[in-house]
Amino acid sequence: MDHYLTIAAQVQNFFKYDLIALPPEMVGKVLRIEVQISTLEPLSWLARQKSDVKTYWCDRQGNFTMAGVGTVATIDGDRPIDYPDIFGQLRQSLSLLFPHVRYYGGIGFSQSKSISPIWESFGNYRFVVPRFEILVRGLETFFACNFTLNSLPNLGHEIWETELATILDELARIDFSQQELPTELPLQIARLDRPNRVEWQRNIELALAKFNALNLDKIVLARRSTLTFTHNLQPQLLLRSLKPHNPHSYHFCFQIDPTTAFIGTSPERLYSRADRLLKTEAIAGTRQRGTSASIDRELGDNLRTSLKDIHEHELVVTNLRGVLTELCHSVTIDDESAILKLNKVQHLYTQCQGLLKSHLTDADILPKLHPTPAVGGFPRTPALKLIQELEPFERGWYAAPVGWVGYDDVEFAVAIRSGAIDRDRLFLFAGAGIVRGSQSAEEWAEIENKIRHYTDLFTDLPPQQIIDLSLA
Ligand SMILES: C=C(O[C@H]1C=CC=C(C(=O)O)[C@@H]1O)C(=O)O
Ligand SMILES: [Mg+2]
Repeated sequence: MDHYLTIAAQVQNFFKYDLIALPPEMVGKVLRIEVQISTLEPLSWLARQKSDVKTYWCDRQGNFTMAGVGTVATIDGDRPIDYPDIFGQLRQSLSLLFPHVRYYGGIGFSQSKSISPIWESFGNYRFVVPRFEILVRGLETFFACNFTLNSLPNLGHEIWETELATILDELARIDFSQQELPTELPLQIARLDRPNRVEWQRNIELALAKFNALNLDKIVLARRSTLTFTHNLQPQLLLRSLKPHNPHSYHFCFQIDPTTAFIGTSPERLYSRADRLLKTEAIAGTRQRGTSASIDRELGDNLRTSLKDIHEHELVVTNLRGVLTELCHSVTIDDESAILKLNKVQHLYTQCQGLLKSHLTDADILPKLHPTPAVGGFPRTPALKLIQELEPFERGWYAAPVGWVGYDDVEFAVAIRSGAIDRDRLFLFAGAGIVRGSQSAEEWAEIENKIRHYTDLFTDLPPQQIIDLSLA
């Protein structure tokens, strides 16, 4: 039987037999039908769909993947971020009866209103429950259909019959074909860095000169590289090309209209919470990967013993220890940092966890953790103020919390190693922790390495033929 028939039959059965048993408090909640199906590659499936809004999330272990089409519930806004309000709104449509329903999305890096057109369309926060989802849990693949009802069947038959017809109609438009998709990406024709190398050096000197007066220990400064291509980029296909090269990374893609998306391959968890168990971590301090096993080990040893990187990392750990002690009991933090090996870079890595105090919620956790000194600085307030002064672009969702919110569990990544797609342009972001002793040339090389897994994909034209607009 093909996918459409299998799923349509289950949806009809649900409406016929199960709906009637739902308690009245389920009105307005997101309801869900899940059907196990044969294996599908979620990113390719998502790329084939006609929908304007597409959502993709894959956890770091690759144990859970969600590819979503359309929306049945959206929480978004331009107003300054009010965490209790946002989490309150999210919780309203989630229920214990359908624990697999999740909102996917993110909250902008800073509280200020967006002024650049691309970030304006994302808003200050935006979470959606997709209409249809492909889910991969371990080795099993599922198709899910989400919907809401304004009344239950015993209260008004016509309404749910109309809803059933709408779902079946939308389902018929889902493309389950295995038709091949292009593997070639558009050609890159230009690149513009803001700040450019000269401006970067000046920014770092300016920042370091203010450390004493502002009592700063660390500031994370970033760069936006605008890459221009011959054709529009297809977000899911770009992510599909990146994914096999990026172990131990979250993969995400939030496409909000046919030509605008935010994608990323972040190694960093902001936090996850399952019931009371809260997990977070410090990732800061960087070396490139070596070209051979012995060079790689040497670089790792160098990172492990570098006083500059240890300091850069410890500022994050100390901050997390303080926050966790405030929010949790039974706090445990790795005694020693480990080395996290990614594709092009390696980092110092410390895992932290605790049991959330019973009166606290995500609205208390998120603003305490975000932005950690791995993407903001330390102390937070003067670091953020100086970032705003020095960075010649808007961070938008770069380095922001992105992830999902379920009924009683949550996971947010830090949206680094990320980029915004606007038609034929890709805005890539990368930052580096600046502490006393930072050398601007080394930090420039570090941010270049942090986006290398993207830039290496676009190697069709020799670098000298890609127009560098940065010095113009
Ligand atoms: C801010 C970024 O990386 C952070 C995470 C890991 C290592 C970092 C560093 O060594 O500077 C940064 O703190 C980024 O990739 O844009
Ligand atoms: Mg660094």
